[in-house]
Amino acid sequence: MTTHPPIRRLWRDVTLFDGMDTLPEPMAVIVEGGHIVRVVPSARLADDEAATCTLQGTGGVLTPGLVDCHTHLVFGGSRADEFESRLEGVSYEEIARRGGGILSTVHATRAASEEALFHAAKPRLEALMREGVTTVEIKSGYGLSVADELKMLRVARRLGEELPVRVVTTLLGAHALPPEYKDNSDGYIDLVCREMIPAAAAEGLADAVDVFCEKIAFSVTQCERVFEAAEAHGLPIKAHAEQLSNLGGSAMAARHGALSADHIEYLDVEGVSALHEAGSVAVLLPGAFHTLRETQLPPIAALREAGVPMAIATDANPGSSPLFMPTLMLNFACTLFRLTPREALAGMTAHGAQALGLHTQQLGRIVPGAPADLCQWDVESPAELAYAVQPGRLRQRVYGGEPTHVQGQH
Ligand SMILES: O=C(O)CC[C@@H]1NC(=O)NC1=O
Ligand SMILES: [Fe+3]
Repeated sequence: MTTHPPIRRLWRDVTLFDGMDTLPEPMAVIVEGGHIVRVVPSARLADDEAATCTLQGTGGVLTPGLVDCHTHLVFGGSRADEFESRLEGVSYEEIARRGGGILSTVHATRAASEEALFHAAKPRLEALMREGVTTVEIKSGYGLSVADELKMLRVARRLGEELPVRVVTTLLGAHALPPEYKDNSDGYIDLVCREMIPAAAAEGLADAVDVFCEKIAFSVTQCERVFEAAEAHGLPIKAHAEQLSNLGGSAMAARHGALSADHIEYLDVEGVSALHEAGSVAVLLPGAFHTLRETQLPPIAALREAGVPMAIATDANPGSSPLFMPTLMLNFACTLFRLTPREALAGMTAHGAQALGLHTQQLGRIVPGAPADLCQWDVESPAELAYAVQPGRLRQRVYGGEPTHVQGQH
């Protein structure tokens, strides 16, 4: 059987954002197989080298494929009714205390089959892909039983198997207290530690473990128990922390070497230092800040000053961030949190990858050796991606070196 050499695909005369910065002159990028093999100013690309390539695109802006490092996009049901209650002044915390909120979605998710959850999540993921996402993290957290949490993680795995996108899964069993464990939160944490984590690890369904460290969820001590169980099974950790108050969850997570602390609106200077010392990523979720009409801003200046990498993600979920549009998050990162467009784009490429522990393979970068996940945009400068929220500007999406067309993308 004859084997053909892998196609060498060339993009040239593009404005290149490499995951950290915009390069000053028109650039050429060559992809071979599933990896980037050459990044060079177009003016220095020899004709004979160009002749070995298939010209795949010219002009516009080339960025790494977007990395959405924090989503809950597998779920059953809808929370539109709560949306109305919140608009009438009922707080997110009060709705949770009434047994609504996350538990409302838990009820619908438990009732849904794996097949139904897959078909409900697929269009949400395709919406992210149509706007440039090539890597997405998907959490469980709406099952809150061993069987239902594993059901959610299997759906997430299947999405990555059936669609041209990299899916990273996270077990978030410690998301909320299920009704059968009402008044017995320590008993539920026992279930998470002794049954959920071992089962997910044994089936290879979870790439990391997450918690919700908050007054309406679990304490620092309880979350630390979950982290210890995750570590015992070789799973990296991350935390929803300092979202609605400061319990010190981020600092505890950092002490355990967390990949990231997420939300962190109420993070204090000790927490910033702890993240810096641990090399943890600050994952900022402006969609939840906006939807919950939060007023406490994350300590952006302190994080910037300390050199803590800041990632940006959709937090796509039915309650606090039903916003399935990554470029809207770039805009919110700038308008609400005052990141620069460069910081915002790095937050959804290189730093998003770092929040998933995937920076070691150069994911989220356009450098030789990096995975060939690219987006070619019909814009003049990378800053336009944060400045204007305008679906349909993605000219090409490349995943693993192959141009892809997402359902409904013209
Ligand atoms: O409201 C939901 O369904 C999820 C909310 C989401 N989960 C969490 O721990 N914090 C959040 O904002
Ligand atoms: Fe979240």
